[in-house]
Order: sequence, then structure tokens, then C-alpha cells
Amino acid sequence: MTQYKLTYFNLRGRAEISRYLFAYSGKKYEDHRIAAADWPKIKPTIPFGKVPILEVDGVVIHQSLAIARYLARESGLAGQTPVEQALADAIVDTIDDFMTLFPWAEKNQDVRKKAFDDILTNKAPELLKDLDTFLGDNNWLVGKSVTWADFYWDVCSTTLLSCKPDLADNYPRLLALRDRVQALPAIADWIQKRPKTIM
Ligand SMILES: N[C@@H](CCC(=O)N[C@@H](CS)C(=O)NCC(=O)O)C(=O)O
Repeated sequence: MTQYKLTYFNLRGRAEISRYLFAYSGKKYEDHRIAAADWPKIKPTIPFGKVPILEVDGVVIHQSLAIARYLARESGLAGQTPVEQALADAIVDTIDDFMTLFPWAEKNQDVRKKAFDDILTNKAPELLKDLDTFLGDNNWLVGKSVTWADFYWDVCSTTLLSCKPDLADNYPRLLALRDRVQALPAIADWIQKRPKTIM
């Protein structure tokens, strides 16, 4: 049996999309969470010095979306055709471009809050409007069944909503998509049992 070990901090962050994919596929894996205090000594031992990484029978894969795309392909959640796969990738990258705007590592709380408020107030509406138009009245973002793009929306919007709870109030279809993802039994089970973390 393939041995999987996912290494990240004790956060949802950039590892949560892969944890959703593991939960959905039912594949067993080690959810290895590094204590922040141990990071300086671990960092130099990790190729490219950043997490998450996924070890697959000892082969180290870095970059959260490369890891998640691999897991999505393995479990049939990458899209049913090459065009669907490209669309799912494009939606994931679009959401990720937005998430990357935030200064996650900023230590100065005033600077951080100002930047977060600005992005959530002035930049988020554009993304939400475009995602809502893309989704339309479909059940899933791409094709006729759930893909990792739906998971990524759920994971990232959970973090965004924790920063601004009314963020998507004008977009009931995007909120309903979250409900659909979270109602998938394996995802519901994971959300209920996962460690409770701030991000
Ligand atoms: N694009 C990379 C970004 C990886 C990244 O920046 N990881 C952060 C945590 S979210 C990290 O390792 N920070 C610690 C450091 O850079 O020393 C990915 O998606 O995996």
C-alpha cells in the first residue's frame, strides 16, 4: 500500500485542500503537523524549505497545488475531461491568486488588519462576482460532479469568512456550493473531527 505523509503546520492553510482530498478518497495518510517552535531546525531539511510537502513512498512533492492536483487526479476529482481539468485548474489558480494577495506572515497587527480590510472590502467583490457568474445555476463549478475546485472554494472561503462573516452574503449560490461540499459525508466527517485551528 502506498505510504503518504503530509507535512505542514498545525493549521488548515495550504494543506487543507489535500486533507479534503484524502478524506474524500478514504486513502490513509499521516497528517504530520509541525510545531512552530521546531520549524527553524526542520526547514533546512525540506527541499525548497517550505511546507506543505507530501511524501509518497518517500518521494517528496512540494507546492500545495501540485500536491493537491496529484491527489485530485488519483481520486477522480481533477475533472472528467482534459477541458474540465484545465477549467478546474484555472478556478483553483484564480482563487489562489486572490488568497496570495493577503500578507499572511505580517507581524505588525495594524498593518496586517489594514491590508486584510482593504482586500476583503475592495478586491473580494470582484472575485466573488466572477466566481458566481462562472458557477451560474450549476451544482458544481466544473462539469456535472464535484472537483477539487469546489473543495478549494470551500477551504479558502472558510478562511475568508472567518475574517469577514458577511463577505458572501450577496452570493447565495456560492454559499450553497459551500453547503454542498460540506454535506459530502466524508467531508462532513473530516470537518467535524479535524483539529480546531485559527486558520
Ligand atoms: N506556493 C507555495 C507556498 C509555500 C509557503 O509559502 N509555505 C509557507 C507556509 S503557508 C511556509 O513554508 N512558510 C515558512 C517559511 O517560508 O519558512 C505552496 O503553495 O506550497
